[in-house]
Amino acid sequence: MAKQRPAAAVAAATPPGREDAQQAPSEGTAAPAAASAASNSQPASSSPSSHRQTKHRSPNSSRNDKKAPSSKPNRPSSTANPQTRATAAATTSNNPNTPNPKSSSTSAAVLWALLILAAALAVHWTSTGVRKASQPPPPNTALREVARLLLHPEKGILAADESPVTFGKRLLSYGLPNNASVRRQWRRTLLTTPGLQQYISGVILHPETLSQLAPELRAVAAAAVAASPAGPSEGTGGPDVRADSGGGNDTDGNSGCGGQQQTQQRQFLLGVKLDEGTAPLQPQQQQGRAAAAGAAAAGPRGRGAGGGTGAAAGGSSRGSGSSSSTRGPAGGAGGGGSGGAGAEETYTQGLEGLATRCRRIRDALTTAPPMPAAAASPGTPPQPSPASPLSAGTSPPPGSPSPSAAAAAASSSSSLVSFAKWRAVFRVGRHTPSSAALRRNAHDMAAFAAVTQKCGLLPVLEPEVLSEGDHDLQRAMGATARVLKGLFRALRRRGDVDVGALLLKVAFVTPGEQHGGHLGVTPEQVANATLRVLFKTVPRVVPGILFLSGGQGEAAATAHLLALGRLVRERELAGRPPM
Ligand SMILES: O=P(O)(O)OC[C@H]1O[C@](O)(COP(=O)(O)O)[C@@H](O)[C@@H]1O
Repeated sequence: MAKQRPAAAVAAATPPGREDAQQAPSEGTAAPAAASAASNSQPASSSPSSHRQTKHRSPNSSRNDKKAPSSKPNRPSSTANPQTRATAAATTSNNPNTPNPKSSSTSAAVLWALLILAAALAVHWTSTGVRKASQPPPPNTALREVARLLLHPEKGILAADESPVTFGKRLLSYGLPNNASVRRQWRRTLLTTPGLQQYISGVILHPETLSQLAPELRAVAAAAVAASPAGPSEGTGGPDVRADSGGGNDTDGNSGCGGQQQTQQRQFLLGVKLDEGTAPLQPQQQQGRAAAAGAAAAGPRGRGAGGGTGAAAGGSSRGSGSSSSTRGPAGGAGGGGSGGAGAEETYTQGLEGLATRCRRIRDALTTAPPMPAAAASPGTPPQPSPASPLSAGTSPPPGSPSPSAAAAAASSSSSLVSFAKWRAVFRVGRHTPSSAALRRNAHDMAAFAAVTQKCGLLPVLEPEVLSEGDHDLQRAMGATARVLKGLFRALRRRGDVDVGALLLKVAFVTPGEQHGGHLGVTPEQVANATLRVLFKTVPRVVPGILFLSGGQGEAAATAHLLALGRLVRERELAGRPPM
């Protein structure tokens, strides 16, 4: 089964030795726009960032800071008023014991300016969340539990969320038409594979699957739970997922009593891709550049899965658009380079209306049939399941329960959808990833994480650095590091995301395809480069990291995973930190 699908090569790895620390590691690589702004402006030392400012302050400015107050040691508070200060200077100018009025008024002006600057910065930091960053939100135990179940050490995650365009290419190679019915049958075959839950801890679904295969998905989830000798638990997404266990609050994913282990082995979680594909970051600029370069037809990239258009072939082997991945049917790389319109940078669509979509997805598939709007009041018996509420629309149908009522209904009927995925795409080029692309995608991924956590789904963040391009391994490492630093900085700045309740899904760090790709280096080199970057950039509180295949065949992806595992284990055995 897995052999049929390169996407099944996604696997989970939990970096060992990670302790719970909300702090990100060093801030070195990515261009810290706000940090450098702060260091330039040198706020008062009572600010929350005084340490960082001290580090960045120039010797001159530091001298000035000290000078201003000392030249006026007994300055009365009234000198804060410029009017009063001017008067005082004028009336004392004839007294030889008084300080030079010119220099005192200059010092006062400098002090006054610094005070205003400090106040302005304090307001700015509060509003941009820098202050909040020092107060991470409380741990979201329910979602951390979902993460732990997904990170089963002997299982992987099946990515069955390819967009219809990507899917079409696979179907084409088998001479099958690309329509909803065929896609449904294909995915039905995957999802009803006997014993799937022994090897797969979760499946990422395309939204269309939720409505196409609702009965099958319910059956799979029910079978997974019912098959557990420990008996059924209350759904897969809630905090009571291990209610039948006596395992306490261990969080290592490997321990616990027998019954609990059995339950975990049988658990099977469902997630849904919630982004809507990519679009050019700066359409005008990008198109202009492409046209100037004589780029011919635009590839199929750039239109969202929601839009579902643009089926033209060609382009890169691994597109940036949800509708544009052109990975070969057997998992091999497709053709094409990375020039022309294909080299444009993108952002990911789908933030608009996300909260509503998130609730709909969450409530679309529950252990109990969802209550129609009219039955949302307490005491009304559950009604037969209505047609799936999933659609590309962004507002709830008229008469839908309020978000809080829906949340209450969802928690009582236990949503079978536990997590949601968002993919952002980054290109490595001479000038990319640009800081605009880094900032925009990091900001949007962080916003996605906040919305999904609030909605009760575990966010899976997939910042994919594409392998197309002519970059070497070193540049791939640098680009990945910048992407991840930017992402975690954006998450910290929001202040409302529990970074311990999300999963990261990244590509292996390899040279670009035009530089030999992963074939030009050994699996050990790939593992070493990947691990180095991850341990430098990912906060220890992140519970685990998944790896996408990024167009690599199953053999290569598996070799890289094995090499990663070996490397981590070797270092552990040697008593060294993983990196
Ligand atoms: O068709 P899309 O939306 O571009 O996505 C293609 C695939 O890329 C992924 O995001 C990563 O997949 P791989 O692990 O196969 O690289 C999948 O989840 C998705 O099916």
